[in-house]
Amino acid sequence: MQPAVGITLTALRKRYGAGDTAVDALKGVNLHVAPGEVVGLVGPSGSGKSTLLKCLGAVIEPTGGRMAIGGDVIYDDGWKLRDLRALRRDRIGFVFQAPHLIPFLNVTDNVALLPMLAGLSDREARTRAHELLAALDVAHRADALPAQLSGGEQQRVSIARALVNHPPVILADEPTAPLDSVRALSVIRILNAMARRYQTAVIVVTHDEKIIPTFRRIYHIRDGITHEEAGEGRGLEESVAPLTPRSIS
Ligand SMILES: Nc1ncnc2c1ncn2[C@@H]1O[C@H](COP(=O)(O)OP(=O)(O)OP(=O)(O)O)[C@@H](O)[C@H]1O
Repeated sequence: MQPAVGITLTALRKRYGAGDTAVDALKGVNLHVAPGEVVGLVGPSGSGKSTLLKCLGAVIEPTGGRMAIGGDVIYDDGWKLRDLRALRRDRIGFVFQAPHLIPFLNVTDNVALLPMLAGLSDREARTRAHELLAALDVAHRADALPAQLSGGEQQRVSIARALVNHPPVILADEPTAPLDSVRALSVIRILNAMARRYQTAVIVVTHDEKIIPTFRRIYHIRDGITHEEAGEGRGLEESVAPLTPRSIS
């Protein structure tokens, strides 16, 4: 059977260590995020959020179960792909709490670097970067160095970088924690608008009370088990207003 597009986790397990000291951090997680959807993943400290993100990002290997992204099974009781670096580079976008931009590259090159590494020509990579910077309303800062940008601008550049290889999946780990309410909500609106535009499935791990009411669906994780809940989906009404439609390849 062809796996659904987006992100699908089925009975995903992760055990750290072995024997008496083993920790079952994920005990059979089931989760689905559709293309174009942004879901929240919330849970107390030690509940398994980072472990889940690390498994999905192919940073650590699960112990069992199944993971599919973008219509391909990537893990089924073992990795199904040999090149996990290419998987991370081309199929998964990461957004972190800190933007982690490269300080000596200007904004355009920070975004264009990944498609260049994936084999696009410099020109194609920069064109792609400029399209995204324009969509995220930071094109006027294209030649600036990261240190010359505000925190909100840096975070928008990091979202452009996460989207630039058109991954089917974005994993965002506390992307709004250092931002005030207005900027935090703006980041979430942008993630929703971009998810819809590029049909990306987005998981946002967060403790941030400012943004939790914005999710339409939330996965609560506790002791390595997820429970799905309807969210309020508030505050996203004007999510596409600042963006002009634009087609990309
Ligand atoms: N490398 C490791 N070796 C052994 N146990 C680990 C390891 N990493 C995490 N754990 C354990 O797995 C469980 C889940 O940890 P995880 O870091 O995924 O939780 P979390 O929800 O991200 O927590 P926080 O919000 O505090 O970052 C915890 O009991 C933790 O102690």
